[in-house]
Amino acid sequence: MESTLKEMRQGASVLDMDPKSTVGGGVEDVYGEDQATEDLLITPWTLSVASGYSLLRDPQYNKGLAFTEKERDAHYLRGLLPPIVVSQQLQVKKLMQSIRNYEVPLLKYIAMMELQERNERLFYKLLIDNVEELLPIVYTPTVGEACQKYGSIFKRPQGLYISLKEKGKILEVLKNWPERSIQVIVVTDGERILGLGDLGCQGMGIPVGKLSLYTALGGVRPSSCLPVTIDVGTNNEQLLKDEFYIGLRQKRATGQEYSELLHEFMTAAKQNYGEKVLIQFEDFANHNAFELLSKYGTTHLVFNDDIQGTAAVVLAGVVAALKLIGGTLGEHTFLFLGAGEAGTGIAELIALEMAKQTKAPVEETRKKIWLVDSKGLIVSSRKDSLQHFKKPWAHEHEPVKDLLSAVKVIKPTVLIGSSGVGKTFTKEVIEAMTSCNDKPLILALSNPTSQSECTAEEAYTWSKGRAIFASGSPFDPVEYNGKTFFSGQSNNAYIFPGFGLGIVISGAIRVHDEMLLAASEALAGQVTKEITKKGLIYPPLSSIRKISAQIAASVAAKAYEIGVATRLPRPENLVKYAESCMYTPVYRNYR
Ligand SMILES: NC(=O)C1=CN([C@@H]2O[C@H](COP(=O)(O)OP(=O)(O)OC[C@H]3O[C@@H](n4cnc5c(N)ncnc54)[C@H](OP(=O)(O)O)[C@@H]3O)[C@@H](O)[C@H]2O)C=CC1
Ligand SMILES: CC(=O)C(=O)O
Ligand SMILES: [Mg+2]
Repeated sequence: MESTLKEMRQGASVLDMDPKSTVGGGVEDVYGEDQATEDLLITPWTLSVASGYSLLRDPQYNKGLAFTEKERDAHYLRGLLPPIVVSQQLQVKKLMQSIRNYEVPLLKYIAMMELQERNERLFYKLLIDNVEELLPIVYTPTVGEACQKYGSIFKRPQGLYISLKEKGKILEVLKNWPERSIQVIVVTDGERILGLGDLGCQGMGIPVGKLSLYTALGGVRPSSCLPVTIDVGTNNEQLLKDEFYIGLRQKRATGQEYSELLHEFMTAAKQNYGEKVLIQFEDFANHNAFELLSKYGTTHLVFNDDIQGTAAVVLAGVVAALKLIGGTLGEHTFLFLGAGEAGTGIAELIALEMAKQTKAPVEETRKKIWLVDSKGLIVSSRKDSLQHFKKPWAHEHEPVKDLLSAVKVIKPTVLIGSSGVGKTFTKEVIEAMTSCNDKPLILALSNPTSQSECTAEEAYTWSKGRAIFASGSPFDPVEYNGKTFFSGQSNNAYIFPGFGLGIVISGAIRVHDEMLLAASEALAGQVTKEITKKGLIYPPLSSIRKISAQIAASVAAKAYEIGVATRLPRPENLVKYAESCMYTPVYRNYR
């Protein structure tokens, strides 16, 4: 007690940290032993935080008007707040009202970012309680516009910027970050931000947004998450000329200079946070993404969301869609527009799952999958000029120059857009899909909405209501012929939060394809008959935390099974364990 008072006189408050309490404390107890132990001052349940004015300015601990009378007395807050005390629920109601008053999505985004910087728990409470409404704001499509305008809307840095200027000093830079027990890093170099191209340093909006989802959707606590942007310059002329651009004003470094900086980062991250830190690569251009994944896949715990996360979510959607379109996975024929990270990543996981189901070699199952890139159908006669990740898809066929011709000759049952180019599923393409299928499965994955291969309305109208449709960015329900069509969101946001949680709770040290298949299967398993009856192939995002716990449990179970899990003993009920580990944004009590 004496030392409590001493700390308080020194300007510290004491936060209730009863490890038996499930309200908001659970995740700290499970995840943050190191941090928590270092911060413990008196008893195992207390943690020192700022008090008075500083407490109100500390987003991790600030509760605004929700500080109780007792807390206001104990923590030198009297007079610093208006007299009223309100509940967190009322704060949520008020903020949702004010966010809804903004018509422009970017203003809603800015309001959410300001909230995150002011009162972190309230930000997550808002996001979790209103996930379907707010996901399009903090994530695609609005995050894309936010990145494009990041230089102008930028107020406070929300992650770590590592530029060529920091070469040789990256370990020191990591130590400047206020949190020490980091469990998930999302890193980008900004070269392929959604389908918007090279946004350089302004790509920071993506790691920040993805990590907000790690917490809101997957329950990984915010202080364990680190957004990183590696700035090696940009080839975006417009940004280079923009006086408000926040990144290095130079062309992108490539070759040795690029790989040395990346290598220094990868080494420093492992040295500083240990081998169990999950490093998620996000929105790198494909000429670096595949190489980074294979280079660090055997030495670090790495995951490429665009290649692997997307693959798992699309496979799950396709498997769920079989209830609507019929047949087994192996009986279907797939055609992709776009043969980059997303396209070839998805294609490979589908081929692996087909091979698993049919016991055929993967070289055989790949033959059911065709890809079109900017030069036409990928066929063996083009093999020499093909990038390595396209080569497995170069089947024997005469050249086909465009998507429409490819649909006509291949007659796919499933059409997947992963080109980053909007409006490429034309009326003719959708009609061709409809003429060879009773229920064509059409996935327009490209983000943000402006880059979607087609809209939901186009898919339903042009297919005369027969398409089963999902897209990377959300679309409103569509009225067609007196019927309402609901389309789902085929986005890796369904996978990476639960996948990451599964890694963290099992202490997995490597990512294996089997873990991706387990995640995908767990997601598909959440798609009930009630859901598919509505024409949907994904479960509602409103139940995403429950879904994430299921995915986490399956990923963890697989990690234990294949021997890459290090957290022992293995919890018996992994779903319950995953749920108990999830961060909840309910305010904690200060005494
Ligand atoms: N829904 C989701 O969860 C996800 C969506 N995405 C989205 O997918 C899109 C692509 O991402 P990613 O795969 O990483 O990008 P890549 O740059 O790796 O791949 C793009 C591919 O599209 C091809 N392409 C480009 N323009 C055309 C065109 N006009 N006609 C035919 N093919 C074309 C490219 O051809 P070439 O090789 O010849 O240049 C390349 O093969 C982005 O919009 C991204 O936002 C990505 C990840 C997840
Ligand atoms: C969703 C995502 O990761 C992308 O569009 O890049
Ligand atoms: Mg991405």
